Amino acid sequence: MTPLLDVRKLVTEFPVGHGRTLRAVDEVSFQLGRGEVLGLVGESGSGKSVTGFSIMGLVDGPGRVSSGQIMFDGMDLTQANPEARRSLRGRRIAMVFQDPMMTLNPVLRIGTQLTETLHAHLQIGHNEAHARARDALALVGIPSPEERLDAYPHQFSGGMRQRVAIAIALLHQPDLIIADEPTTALDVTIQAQIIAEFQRLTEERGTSVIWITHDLAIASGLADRIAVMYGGRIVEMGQTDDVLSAPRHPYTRGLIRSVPSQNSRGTRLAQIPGVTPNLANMPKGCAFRTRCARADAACESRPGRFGGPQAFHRCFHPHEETA
Ligand SMILES: Nc1ncnc2c1ncn2[C@@H]1O[C@H](COP(=O)(O)OP(=O)(O)OP(=O)(O)O)[C@@H](O)[C@H]1O
Repeated sequence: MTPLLDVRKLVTEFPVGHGRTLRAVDEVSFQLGRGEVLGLVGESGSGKSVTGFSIMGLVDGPGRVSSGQIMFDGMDLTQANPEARRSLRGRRIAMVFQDPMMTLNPVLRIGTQLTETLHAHLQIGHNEAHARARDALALVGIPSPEERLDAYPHQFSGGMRQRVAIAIALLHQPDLIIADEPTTALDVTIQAQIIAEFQRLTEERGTSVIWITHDLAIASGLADRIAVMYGGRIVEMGQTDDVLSAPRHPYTRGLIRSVPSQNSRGTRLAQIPGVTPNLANMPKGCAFRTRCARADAACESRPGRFGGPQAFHRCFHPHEETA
């Protein structure tokens, strides 16, 4: 079966002056099946959000997708006109941001925002839109949804605002939701509740999800597969259990070792030495080689993809043993 999403050698660049560009996304390829949840993980600045924005068609100019294909249900989004892309956004592909105020308008009542989103793609009457908006709030666990339709975003807590943003993303039952660190700003108990609700709702509807996070623990709890980004590239991808139990790329291994676990209590957590490279000035070859204990002269060439489209790593000296 063809995947819902097939990203092929996607490159997204931003000009940085003097005719030079920064490659935030550097030949990223991956596939996502229907109903599949992909965890896109990596440190800050590794290109996760820009990958999401590229798929949404929301890269800020003068940044642009400069090459590659984004096949969504058989259609190449990089070739689609702005009108076609707008019509897909919200209806078939939705995004939830870290800050719910990226979705919500501070001066409009919540009910108005929900019904406007409904009217954008559906020809329905006022009463039906109102009923659907109320049901959407109830679905994401907002108490007294009928009354809350009249409230403004500032009258909600951060967690409740994020629930509303999720309700808006779910309104048109999209095929794909890109969730960009939607719970990072919330405290952990609220975080866990919202993740569980989001999981339940997307599972019920068979929605495909790309969950972007720097937190490997969150990704491992909800993703079927994990893609690890470093320096704008996916350096490893595979089934969540496989990646966690037997990471092949030294960077993935470093990430796993830096996550606190029950076994690591009382011991000092491992850190990945060095700093993330500047994307505007990347080392030649493997981007991780300047921080990698296994690097040698071979790593001055760019590693290809070892493995198939579903599970692969990009390393000349991968780990063979379990973590
Ligand atoms: N609008 C922009 N203009 C210029 N550079 C940008 C823009 N947006 C992102 N970048 C650059 O692209 C790179 C990747 O950023 P991105 O936000 O995708 O990283 P990330 O992995 O999502 O990290 P974070 O979790 O911090 O958002 C960064 O170096 C960033 O500075």
